[in-house]
Amino acid sequence: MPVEEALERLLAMAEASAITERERLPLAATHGRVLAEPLVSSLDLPPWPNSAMDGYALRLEDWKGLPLPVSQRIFAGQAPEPLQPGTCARIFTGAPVPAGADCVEMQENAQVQDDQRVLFTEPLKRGQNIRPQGQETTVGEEVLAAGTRLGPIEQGLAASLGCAELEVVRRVRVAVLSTGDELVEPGQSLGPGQIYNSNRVLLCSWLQRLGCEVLDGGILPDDLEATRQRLADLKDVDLILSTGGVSVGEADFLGLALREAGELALWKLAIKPGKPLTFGHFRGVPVIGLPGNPASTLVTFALLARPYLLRRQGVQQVQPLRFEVAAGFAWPQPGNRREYLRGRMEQGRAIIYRNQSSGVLRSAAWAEGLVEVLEGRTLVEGDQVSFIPLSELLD
Ligand SMILES: Nc1nc2c(c(=O)[nH]1)N[C@H]1C(S)=C(S)[C@@H](COP(=O)(O)OP(=O)(O)OC[C@H]3O[C@@H](n4cnc5c(N)ncnc54)[C@H](O)[C@@H]3O)O[C@H]1N2
Ligand code: MOO
Ligand SMILES: [Mg+2]
Repeated sequence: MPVEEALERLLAMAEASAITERERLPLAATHGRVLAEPLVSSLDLPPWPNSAMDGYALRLEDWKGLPLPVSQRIFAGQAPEPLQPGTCARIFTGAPVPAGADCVEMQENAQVQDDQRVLFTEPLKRGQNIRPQGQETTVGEEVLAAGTRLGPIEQGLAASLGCAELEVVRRVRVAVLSTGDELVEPGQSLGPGQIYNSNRVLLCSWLQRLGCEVLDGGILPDDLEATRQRLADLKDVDLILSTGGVSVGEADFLGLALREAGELALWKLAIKPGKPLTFGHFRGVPVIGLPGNPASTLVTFALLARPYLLRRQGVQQVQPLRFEVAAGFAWPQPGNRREYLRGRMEQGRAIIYRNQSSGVLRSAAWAEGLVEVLEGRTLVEGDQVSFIPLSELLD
């Protein structure tokens, strides 16, 4: 199955089981969460016209080439009197423009005379250096849509509108399982045939960045009965996310357990790395089985599981940004799967890590992004390829 089709199906299933529960959180605790309702402005921003410069506020028609006396001084945080006709007001950046004034001149273009009156040396324009009331937002305007993911910028924007709390979608609860008899946790000593479990921390830490609640299910042995049992035990979660055990080997039981349960929805995609990616349900609980090779885990999580998880939380914009760039490498052999090479930009061209084996996680640590090479495609240096920055995918 082509990658787009698999993604489309995954997103449709995510939408059908979108999280509907919501909670109200203090603004500072909303980072990484998803807005459950539109953010509507309850005020004009700015709430009143204010000065964009340190200088003088005046009424254009009062300026006839003669110096004007200063009738008041207005700092940010003060409430000014209306401007007396025939005068100007000393004003500072961010201070309210007094009623009656229709322009602000910056102090660099003003000469203070010996008698403290002020002469303006440059032509003036109505409205200059005044930030009008409501220029950013007016009362009742939708500023952020429901389904927006909140980060520092959105939190800052909500704060500028005076919101102390926001209504967000409940976190998605994800259980992480690492399958494999060969796996040992870091810190323990390695026996013969054993390797350290790298997928577990990679996924747990990534899920946390995505605003998910993570239940670390530890290591699952390669055993059909143990697999059935563990899947059955994980009832109170929105998703079971596992790695390994989805290919065709005699110790691959995850796909088998889903097939047996009659709920296998997706298996075998035209993606490299990551072909045996598996999606299904176990007694109604969605299960994504990522292939065990670390680079396969990474690529399939980034391109399929991540958008699925975001869509479950109601996020519409789940596709990462991608850029068309020139390839700094040649690709002479067309593949029958869409490839995601670990690459980085050098002198304006995408170059790729020397070893693209799906077992080599170091390729991704070296990389800045995934370079997409379409199925059936060959490349000579300079041809256009898509580059998806990893920074886009990690959050
Ligand atoms: N006869 C075939 N064999 C394989 C095929 C195939 O089409 N026909 N597909 C290959 C592809 S492609 C992939 S990808 C792998 C996927 O295998 P599984 O998802 O079943 O994963 P495992 O066999 O359990 O493990 C694969 C590999 O990854 C290592 N691994 C697993 N979990 C972890 C972990 N948590 N941390 C670090 N490394 C892990 C494991 O030791 C294996 O080396 O199947 C191919 N085979
Ligand atoms: O698709 Mo597998 O992930 O090539 O190694
Ligand atoms: Mg296997």
